[in-house]
Amino acid sequence: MITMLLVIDVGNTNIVLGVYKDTELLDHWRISTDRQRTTDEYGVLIRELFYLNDLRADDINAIIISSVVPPVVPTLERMCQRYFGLSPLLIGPGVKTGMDIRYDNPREVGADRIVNAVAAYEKYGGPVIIVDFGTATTFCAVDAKGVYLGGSICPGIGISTEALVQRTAKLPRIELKRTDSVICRNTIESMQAGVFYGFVGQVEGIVSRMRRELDMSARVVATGGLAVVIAPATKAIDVVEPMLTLEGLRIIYERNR
Ligand SMILES: Nc1ncnc2c1ncn2[C@@H]1O[C@H](COP(=O)(O)OP(=O)(O)OP(=O)(O)O)[C@@H](O)[C@H]1O
Ligand SMILES: CC(C)(CO)[C@@H](O)C(=O)NCCC(=O)O
Ligand SMILES: [K+]
Repeated sequence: MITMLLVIDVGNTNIVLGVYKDTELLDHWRISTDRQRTTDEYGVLIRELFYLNDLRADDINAIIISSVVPPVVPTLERMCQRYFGLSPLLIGPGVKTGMDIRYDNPREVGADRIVNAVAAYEKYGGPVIIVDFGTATTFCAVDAKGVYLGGSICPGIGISTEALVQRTAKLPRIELKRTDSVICRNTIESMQAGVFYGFVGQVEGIVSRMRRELDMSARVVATGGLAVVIAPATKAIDVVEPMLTLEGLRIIYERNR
């Protein structure tokens, strides 16, 4: 039987949804994470996205969810029951990820980080470093045997820039953009240079330290909304995989079916 799998990745800023027909990603969508949104509001929204893409709720025969925003989970679980007639598999204790987690308390690691690590190790093997540019920028290290060793968590590009704008009187909102120089002659370009090259430097700094602790030959895989903006500016990132979290969800579903 063909599996039609709905994968849902709940981040602090966005919920990314995808539909897999076996291993093929048919479509994917990004909606904002809103704790106030009700079961029915999520249901209607998802139904509408399906409709616009010629998909039907009845076509779906399994759902898997990864969330780093606990209050949204019960709402989405009810949505799955009511609009798909399915109980979703939720990434958490009891789910087989196939990955040994060396965190002091494995339950503490964000589900998105584990899902990313599973996908990156499956596709590239280890040692591998995963960088996710989301609400937070996370770095995770997986060794040659596929053990999740841990990593670093930094304030994300979006929220850092927001703080800079909010806590100053004269600094405007800017578009994240690469500048030609870091010696800039107006406010907007000065901020763009600082934000862009500051975060490029952060990636280079943390990746180089992580390589020294892990393995100098580790491959670096980047994902998250802003990966495609940062990656072209640095040799520290080997490959961008925009759908890494969705792929990881599909792989983990396979391991638990
Ligand atoms: N072009 C841009 N310039 C500045 N900030 C941006 C830009 N695009 C996105 N952001 C901000 O960067 C942050 C991360 O956005 P992104 O779309 O990467 O989130 P995400 O990968 O869905 O994160 P999460 O999984 O944590 O929800 C958000 O706070 C967003 O507002
Ligand atoms: C770091 C974030 C916010 C990134 O989405 C998420 O993975 C999370 O809430 N993690 C929990 C803390 C940890 O991973 O150690
Ligand atoms: K994400």
